[in-house]
Amino acid sequence: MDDPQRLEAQDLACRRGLRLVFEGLSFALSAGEALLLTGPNGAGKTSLLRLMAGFLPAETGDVRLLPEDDETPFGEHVHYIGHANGVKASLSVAENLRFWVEYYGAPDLSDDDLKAHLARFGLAEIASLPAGMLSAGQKRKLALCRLLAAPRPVWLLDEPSVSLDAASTKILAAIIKEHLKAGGMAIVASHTPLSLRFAHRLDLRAREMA
Ligand SMILES: Nc1ncnc2c1ncn2[C@@H]1O[C@H](COP(=O)(O)OP(=O)(O)OP(=O)(O)O)[C@@H](O)[C@H]1O
Repeated sequence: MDDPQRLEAQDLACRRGLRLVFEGLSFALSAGEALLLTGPNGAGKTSLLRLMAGFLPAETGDVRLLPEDDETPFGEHVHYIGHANGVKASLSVAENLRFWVEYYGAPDLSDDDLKAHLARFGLAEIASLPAGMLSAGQKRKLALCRLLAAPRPVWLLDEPSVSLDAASTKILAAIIKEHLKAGGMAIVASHTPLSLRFAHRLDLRAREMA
């Protein structure tokens, strides 16, 4: 059996413009654990998630998934769902999801599997609708379907429940729980409570200009 995975972040610092947003951040997650990232507006939650996803350079430090795999860069183990949904208006709901499955290099999905993932968020009935016609909450749900359609061990979720109604927020929590139960990991920045057991919390306090 494969060793369980573990994520280690060591001595992370991030600079945005002139400001050192955070420094000296270290934390670790074991397989099946989630971390709740909190802090006031501007504290650096998005910056930390984007840094971990490889979209921002680290001033110091690094993030590793252990046991290390020389062939796969850390970013390819990660799902990053940020503020932008990455939904293309002219493609249908199903075509959007297929685009992302291909982009992530995940195994191709049958039409039935694709619909089953869309169905988790109630989008299967509108699979052929142009995504530009979706409501804000439906676009968010389509973005979140990527988590299901392309399996990756580390989920970085920035305010994932934005625009979701109460029932959809419960579905999101259930999906994250299933991911953790299967040995995945999640780091979630959220101002709204999610009914999830977080093994760790990291509070990023606003820092002065440095
Ligand atoms: N492109 C940029 N250039 C310079 N500074 C930036 C840039 N993007 C963000 N910042 C600054 O970095 C700091 C951290 O921003 P970040 O978006 O990470 O905070 P956050 O904790 O996610 O906030 P919120 O809760 O409002 O989403 C803020 O002071 C912000 O102004």
